[in-house]
Amino acid sequence: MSANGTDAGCPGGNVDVPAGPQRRATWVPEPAELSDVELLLDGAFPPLRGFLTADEVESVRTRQRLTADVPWPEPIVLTVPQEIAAAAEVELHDVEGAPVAVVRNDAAWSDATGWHVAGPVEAVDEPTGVLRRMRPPAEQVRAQLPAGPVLGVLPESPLHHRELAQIRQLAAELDAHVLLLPRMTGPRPEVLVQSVLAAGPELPESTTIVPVPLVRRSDPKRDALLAAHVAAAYGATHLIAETALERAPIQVLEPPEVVRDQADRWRPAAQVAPADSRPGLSDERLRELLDSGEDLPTWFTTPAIAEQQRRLHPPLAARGFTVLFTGLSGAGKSTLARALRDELSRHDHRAVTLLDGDVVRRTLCEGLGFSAEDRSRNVRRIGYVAAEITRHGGAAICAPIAPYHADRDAVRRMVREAGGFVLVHVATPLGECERRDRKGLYRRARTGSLPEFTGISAPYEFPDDADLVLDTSELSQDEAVERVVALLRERGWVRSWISA
Ligand SMILES: Nc1ncnc2c1ncn2[C@@H]1O[C@H](COP(=O)(O)OS(=O)(=O)O)[C@@H](OP(=O)(O)O)[C@H]1O
Ligand SMILES: Nc1ncnc2c1ncn2[C@@H]1O[C@H](COP(=O)(O)OP(=O)(O)O)[C@@H](O)[C@H]1O
Repeated sequence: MSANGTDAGCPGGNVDVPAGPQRRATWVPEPAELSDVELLLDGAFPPLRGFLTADEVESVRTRQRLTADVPWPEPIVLTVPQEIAAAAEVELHDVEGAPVAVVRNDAAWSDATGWHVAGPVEAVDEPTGVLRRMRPPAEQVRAQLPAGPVLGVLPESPLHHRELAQIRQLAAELDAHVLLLPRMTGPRPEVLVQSVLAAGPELPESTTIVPVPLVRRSDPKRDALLAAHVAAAYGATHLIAETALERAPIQVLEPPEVVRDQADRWRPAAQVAPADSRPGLSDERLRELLDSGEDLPTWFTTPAIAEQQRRLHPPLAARGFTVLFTGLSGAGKSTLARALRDELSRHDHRAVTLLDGDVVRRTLCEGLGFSAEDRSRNVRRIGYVAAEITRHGGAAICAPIAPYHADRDAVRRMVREAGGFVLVHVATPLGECERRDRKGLYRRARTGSLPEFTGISAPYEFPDDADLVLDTSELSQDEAVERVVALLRERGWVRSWISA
């Protein structure tokens, strides 16, 4: 079963009622929660064996300790709907519907963020997941490490010459084995792991690499502390981290300062006279080089690592983008969307897809009406398709009314994971839209024969986060399209533009 739900009737919503042992619900957690499930199953969160109870969470939040007085930095919780929280056991499935684990739901609880199941987690099958074969349980990794100091590193982005020199220097100082635990976060975790593997020739011979699905926590200190606990679980005795940490379970070391010398080698800062050091690459310059597709300097990284870095961050010209026009009926969204499609089709190399309201409502969103829920579904489905088009390097131009901020925001989030996103508010005043009334809809809305009409009897939430605002009562069609194109050029999405 891939859908979320219970298979033993409706629980009635009261988790205080003891649930029968036969009661098992199924649930597909958020990807970040599934990552925590994997870490629990792998023994990477000791002493935790499952999701925390309300008391444990309170204790962690107030004292950074579990109730048994063991230090623990971050609540590990699973949020579910109330009816799922009422089940005695919850079978957790991945997004493809494959069962991953079962939570024995001993003590469900709720707070302002929703309902949570609490109890030990057990695997139901052979573990699956990205790069699973590279990820033995923590205990096994620990057992195979050599005796002596172990320097843990949990990179979230590719390691280049500078970071590699820092690792080598600290490992040499400590005479330590290196334990690299790349954090499998971001849209392409497998590529990050490959970038770390590509650094192999630059790493000390005594290095172990085990990817961990540890997603980033919002608080940087707690995130770093949790990383230290995970590193300790896999056998690290020391950890390199930018953040200074108190109460870490292992010794935390700041990355040592290394500089690039005149011969383009990265060396300890103390060994290079200031006049002999050369500047490195700022994060901003690195992004510019990646966006433009230019080569990364060989003093910055190796060709093999650069190749993986470029896969993580392809040039803008090779990535897709979405333009979402929003505005009242008659504002000019379809007219501008069509004109933009024609411009892009003539001048840009990407395949262009127009997701216009009318066509979408006859196909992808057939059967949906104009209630708030249906509009929300309509806009989010458009967003899903636009994100897929974007992911595959195309240009998607969408022109729904999209009256709700939350839905536009959801589209933005989906698309941003895949490429560029531009929100264009076609802000033609209601009076002008009504004067145009090409389809006679405003007249019908005013007389009441067309209910729930945007701007008249249904809301339009004006965006305060638009990248561009165009009033077509003041701008000609050509001027309006030119402004969109100018913005796409400014952002680097569209490069060559031969004027017509
Ligand atoms: N009640 C009501 N409210 C608004 N619009 C209505 C309604 N009923 C039909 N229409 C016609 O449907 C078009 C809007 O559909 P969208 O998919 O763009 O709307 S939404 O984003 O889901 O709100 C819209 O097209 P445009 O004029 O191109 O915007 C209308 O022609
Ligand atoms: N500067 C302009 N830009 C876009 N449309 C304009 C402009 N001036 C007048 N119009 C007219 O306004 C109407 C807008 O309709 P449409 O593009 O279907 O709007 P929407 O898709 O927002 O409902 C069209 O008839 C179009 O010719």
